[in-house]
Amino acid sequence: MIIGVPKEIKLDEYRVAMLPVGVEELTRRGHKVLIEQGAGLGSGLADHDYLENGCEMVDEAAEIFARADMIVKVKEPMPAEWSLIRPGQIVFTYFHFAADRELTEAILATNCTAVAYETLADDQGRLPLLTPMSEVAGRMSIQEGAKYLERPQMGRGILLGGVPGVAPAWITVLGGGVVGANAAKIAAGFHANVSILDINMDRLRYLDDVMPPNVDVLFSDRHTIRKQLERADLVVGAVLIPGAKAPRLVEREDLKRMQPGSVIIDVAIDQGGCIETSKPTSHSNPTYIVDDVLHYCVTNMPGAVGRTSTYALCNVTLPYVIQIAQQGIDTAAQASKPIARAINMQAGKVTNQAVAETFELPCADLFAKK
Ligand SMILES: NC(=O)C1=CN([C@@H]2O[C@H](COP(=O)(O)OP(=O)(O)OC[C@H]3O[C@@H](n4cnc5c(N)ncnc54)[C@H](O)[C@@H]3O)[C@@H](O)[C@H]2O)C=CC1
Ligand SMILES: CC(=O)C(=O)O
Ligand SMILES: [Mg+2]
Repeated sequence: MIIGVPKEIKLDEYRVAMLPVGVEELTRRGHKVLIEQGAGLGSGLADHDYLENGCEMVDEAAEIFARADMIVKVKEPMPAEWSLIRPGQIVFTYFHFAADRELTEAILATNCTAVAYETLADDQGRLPLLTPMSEVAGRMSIQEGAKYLERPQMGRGILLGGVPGVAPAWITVLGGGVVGANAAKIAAGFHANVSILDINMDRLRYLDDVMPPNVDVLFSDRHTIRKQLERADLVVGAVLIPGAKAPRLVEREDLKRMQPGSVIIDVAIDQGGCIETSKPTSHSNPTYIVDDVLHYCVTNMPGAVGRTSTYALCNVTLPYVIQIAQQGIDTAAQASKPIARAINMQAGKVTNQAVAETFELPCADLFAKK
């Protein structure tokens, strides 16, 4: 198979979808890997690192899309890439379709096979290709929150950990999955007062066992969330229903309960966000203020720490890239339920139930006779 890795073109995206070891492993198995010149530079990976491992370096993304059987990317295809995708081509990347109707319609129209990292689920419901980036974003949410609580950044002027004689910050984490647990752990390390909320009782019991004493584990309902907002200096949005639009947990009117200068970091923005007033932002222009509350809604948080994130992402994607390259997508999907669950679209049809429901589109059976 020919596997193509274009340079990421989303604003401030410094990750790349393959490490030199990926080139080595794929070429060793007889595949050809095309890497766009400069694709790894944002993550500190030089062209020669890839060339030494047997890739073909290509000048233009258009050539990669024209030649590759499978495109391996990090972020959803940008409009400039949509017309380059070919019918039947496998595109393996984050898509987050539920957040973006225009993207959904554009990718459907390409007739490609869209294999989404974020819905590749194992039999326990875990999301192995989302997890490492959620670990990054969860940890980052607290360092970003700490920064934007500083007064020169328009925050309340609060130090997360306080000092002897002055209380630490209150932090509310909505959703206790991977993002939420990582946020809570780092926030607790700063000595902040942390509450983490979820609706999954088994998850709450687990968090109660593993979290330090300065983390309260609470059931997530509207009443408790609104109470939390009254004292929270920092709110982290970290909920997910896989494939679907994020549930909205905070309405615009609820912002009035928050103190001026408090900060919301809505990590769930890539699935549409869990705060009514959230809208996607970029690392270059990450924040805006609504009703005196600072919002940070960057859709590719891990992109800013490309060196860490590229390694964390590629470590987990490579085995699936190899399996799809070895078997082809149809056989790989028959052999691997996680891969089948990752296929969101094929031949112009949506094959993921949550994406179909979001846009009221029919959901096709992946294994229906073609
Ligand atoms: N902005 C960015 O750069 C990044 C965003 N993300 C996003 O962060 C979000 C969270 O991801 P993960 O933590 O990996 O998901 P996860 O599946 O590990 O955790 C989500 C949690 O939300 C909980 N939940 C669902 N509905 C809820 C409700 N009404 N109230 C409280 N909790 C609720 C679930 O029970 C689950 O424990 C996803 O949308 C993911 O794509 C992840 C990485 C980077
Ligand atoms: C998960 C995601 O959206 C990201 O890593 O950018
Ligand atoms: Mg988008």
